[in-house]
Amino acid sequence: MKTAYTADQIRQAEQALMARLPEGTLMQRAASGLASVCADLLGRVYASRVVLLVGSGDNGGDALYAGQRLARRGARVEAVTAGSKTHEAGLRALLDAGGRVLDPSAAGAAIETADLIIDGLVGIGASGALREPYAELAKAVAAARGHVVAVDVPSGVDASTGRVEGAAVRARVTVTMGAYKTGLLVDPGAAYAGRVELVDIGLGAYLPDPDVAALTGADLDVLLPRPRNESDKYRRGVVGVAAGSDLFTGAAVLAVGGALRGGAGMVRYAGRAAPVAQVRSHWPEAVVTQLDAPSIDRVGRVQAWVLGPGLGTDDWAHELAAAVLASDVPVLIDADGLTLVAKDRTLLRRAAPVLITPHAGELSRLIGAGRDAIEAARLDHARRAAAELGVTVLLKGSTTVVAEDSRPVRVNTTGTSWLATGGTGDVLAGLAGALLAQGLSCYDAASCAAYLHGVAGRLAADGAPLAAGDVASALPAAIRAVTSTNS
Ligand SMILES: NC(=O)C1=CN([C@@H]2O[C@H](COP(=O)(O)OP(=O)(O)OC[C@H]3O[C@@H](n4cnc5c(N)ncnc54)[C@H](OP(=O)(O)O)[C@@H]3O)[C@@H](O)[C@H]2O)[C@@H](O)CC1
Ligand SMILES: Nc1ncnc2c1ncn2[C@@H]1O[C@H](COP(=O)(O)OP(=O)(O)O)[C@@H](O)[C@H]1O
Ligand SMILES: [K+]
Repeated sequence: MKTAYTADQIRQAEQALMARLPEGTLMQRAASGLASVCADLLGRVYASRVVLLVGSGDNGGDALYAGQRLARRGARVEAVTAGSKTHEAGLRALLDAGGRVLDPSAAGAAIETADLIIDGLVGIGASGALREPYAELAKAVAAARGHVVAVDVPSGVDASTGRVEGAAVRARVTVTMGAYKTGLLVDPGAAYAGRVELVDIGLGAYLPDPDVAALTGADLDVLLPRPRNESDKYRRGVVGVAAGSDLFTGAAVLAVGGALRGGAGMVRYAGRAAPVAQVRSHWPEAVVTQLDAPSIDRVGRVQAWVLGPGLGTDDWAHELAAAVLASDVPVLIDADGLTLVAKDRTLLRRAAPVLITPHAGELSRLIGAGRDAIEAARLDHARRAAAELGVTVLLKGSTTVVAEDSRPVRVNTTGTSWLATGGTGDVLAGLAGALLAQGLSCYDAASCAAYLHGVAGRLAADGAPLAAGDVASALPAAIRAVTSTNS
């Protein structure tokens, strides 16, 4: 599990650790790790041209001491000082090693042509949008031809939330100190961070419970259910899919596809005539019930339901949603199911668990917040929705996040923007439903599904456009990639 922390959490841990160490130790550890990542990127340090962007705080101090180390190895290091003050000892160290301070008027040209730019403008001490001249420097970095390395967090990205309010440095690599910051894992911040390298400065023992967590392949290997000798199709879990309509038949096909590839023992599909015909012809493996009334009485027992993709929002769909939600098993609600719930909250009054899988637009209808506001602050809104609605929330988008009351938000780091194409959400719903049917909690099913969906998206795309069906087809390879045994 990769864990991440807010700026306040990091600061408190740092203070506890600093109290036990000689002054300056942590900054030297940070600068040493930073310089070594920079040297690797440069390949040949001697005679390389390095520009340091130095703010008024300790983030600038890290950059100056790393600059000192590179200057000692023969790099030509120039510092652009942006603040009203500069870390004094760090600046002296740089100058003693042969570095120099650049006149601000020369900063733009130097940034553009340097082999490496180190962004030490602001770190966890920043508040609000970058002020001038910081913002201007961050914009100038966009024209840089060399490597851009951010110290701790890219300046302009809020370390605690990933929010970006104005100009921000777009880094190729972010070298972060002691522990991941939440803003490095959640968009829009994550998109500015590039590859994140963690430098161990000894903070581990002082860190509290994390603010957010991201599953790794090893976690999936532990969490994903596997069939055992005594397994049969019923014991492995049966998932019901209530999706599709005369207008949207494809959503039913894709959701069933995701469910079939998600490891359930059996998939039961229930719907109207047109999607039934499509599901039958695409998936002979599914057990299909054509509904002549909006009821699940004839469908047979399931361990979890997927409700909503392409279902429509008419009275018939509402009645079917009510019937599914009246069952005593976990229900995943997606797409049109969410529109129905937004109109009629009483549908959510049930004892068994509910997992909702909205994108920002769907969540905005559920909690009355603007779509843009949700995208800018995904964590806050997912947390709020989980608390207000009393459900587990998987908020889809460029960074998918999973929130449940009183638990660290799980953020997914495997996604790819190739997934931004119609129907991939239906596959995700089917997959997560299959994991619920196999006994995973909403929290684990949602976060494992997001992980596998992202990996499958990458495998299916492989640098070229994908169709949603390809994601379902790539799910077995994604599962194989994270599970070490096939038993
Ligand atoms: N603590 C430790 O043990 C270790 C810490 N380490 C490092 O220290 C970093 C934290 O250092 P920090 O606390 O000095 O804050 P930091 O991020 O450099 O900048 C804060 C200053 O910036 C300014 N400023 C604020 N907002 C602004 C804005 N919007 N636009 C423009 N300016 C703005 C404001 O100054 P002002 O100009 O307002 O006087 C404020 O004082 C951390 O990220 C890591 O890199 C590592 O060495 C490991 C050990
Ligand atoms: N920019 C992006 N980067 C990564 N994943 C994305 C991006 N945009 C969308 N996705 C993913 O693609 C899927 C789209 O789902 P959804 O919006 O429900 O579409 P549909 O309803 O057409 O299936 C979600 O899993 C979402 O997280
Ligand atoms: K920075």
